[in-house]
Amino acid sequence: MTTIGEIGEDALIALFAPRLPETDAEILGPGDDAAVVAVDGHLVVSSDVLVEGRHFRREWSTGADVGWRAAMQNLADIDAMGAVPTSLQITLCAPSDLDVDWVLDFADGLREACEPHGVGVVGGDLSGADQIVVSVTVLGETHGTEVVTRADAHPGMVVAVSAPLGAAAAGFALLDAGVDAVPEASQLFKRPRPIVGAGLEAALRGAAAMMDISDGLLRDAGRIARASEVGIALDSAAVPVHPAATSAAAALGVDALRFALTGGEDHALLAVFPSVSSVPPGWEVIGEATDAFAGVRVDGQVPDAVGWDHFSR
Ligand SMILES: Nc1ncnc2c1ncn2[C@@H]1O[C@H](COP(=O)(O)OP(=O)(O)OP(=O)(O)O)[C@@H](O)[C@H]1O
Ligand SMILES: Cc1ncc(C[n+]2csc(CCOP(=O)(O)O)c2C)c(N)n1
Ligand SMILES: [Mg+2]
Repeated sequence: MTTIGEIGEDALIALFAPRLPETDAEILGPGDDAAVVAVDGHLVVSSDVLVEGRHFRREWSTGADVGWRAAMQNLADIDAMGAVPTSLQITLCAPSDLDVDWVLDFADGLREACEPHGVGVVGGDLSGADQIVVSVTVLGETHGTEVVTRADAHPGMVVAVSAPLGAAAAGFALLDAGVDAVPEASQLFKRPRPIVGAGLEAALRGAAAMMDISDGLLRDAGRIARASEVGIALDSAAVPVHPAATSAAAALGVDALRFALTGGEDHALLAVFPSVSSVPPGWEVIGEATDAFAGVRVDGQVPDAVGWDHFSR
């Protein structure tokens, strides 16, 4: 093994940069003080960080898995605005004893996730650190539609999700318990597979409010409720539970619905539509926006757990 400390920063960039995905939007890519990216419509920008030990463990995830996830969760944030991602800036902080191959594998994961969507890495930064930290900034653009915020849901509208939930949380629970029972769930934790483009389709069909689910359906629904000043009433029986979450829950002897309600990290979309007829095919209606109360209720009750909070555990 060769460590990044042995080859140094410039040699690492020289190996890393050629493996990164490219985008047609790139006017000037890695190698200068800043990148230059062409933008149609409005520029839509978001950042997300992955911290070793908090978002991933090296014994569970390969460099490629971490690269995939870093890209996907950022693509999902732009999709959740009803916009189209074009490019990423990648900042990698790592200990000097990290294997160069981990970093090259990380680049390969970024490329695998980005290439199908025409998204490129246009630049970034490197630093030393005690553990691996990956910070991604994603740039996107609007394509002829207004962005869909969290703030425009109204009472009477319908609440829907773009895909079955709970697989990532179930995979995390399996890995954490050391139970190798449902490889599909563990894989979906390491490499979530949101459908990039579902958000633009929802926007084109008139979605009023939307976000990707990263911290758990209930916590994230609460964010739409707060931003839009509505209540959200969910029907637990209507929430689609991913089959891998159901299998993992059976293996672990826990409730699969809890993975779907509070798990997060699937990066499926939660959106509020004016009516059932505007909900895109493949989505599931799970409730409605109300004005009867603030916050989220499940089957009429205030839930006892809602999802992830970085600072309260
Ligand atoms: N350090 C910060 N400075 C300025 N704004 C911030 C900061 N951290 C978060 N925000 C803003 O707060 C909002 C919520 O941030 P958060 O990271 O929870 O985004 P998210 O999309 O809900 O979650 P995820 O990171 O899982 O995608 C975002 O609009 C974000 O830009
Ligand atoms: C090693 C390890 N421990 C715990 C978790 C669970 N976890 C971490 S962050 C998060 C919510 C989304 O965060 P963010 O909003 O920062 O994207 C969840 C559910 C994990 N993924 N890895
Ligand atoms: Mg988000």
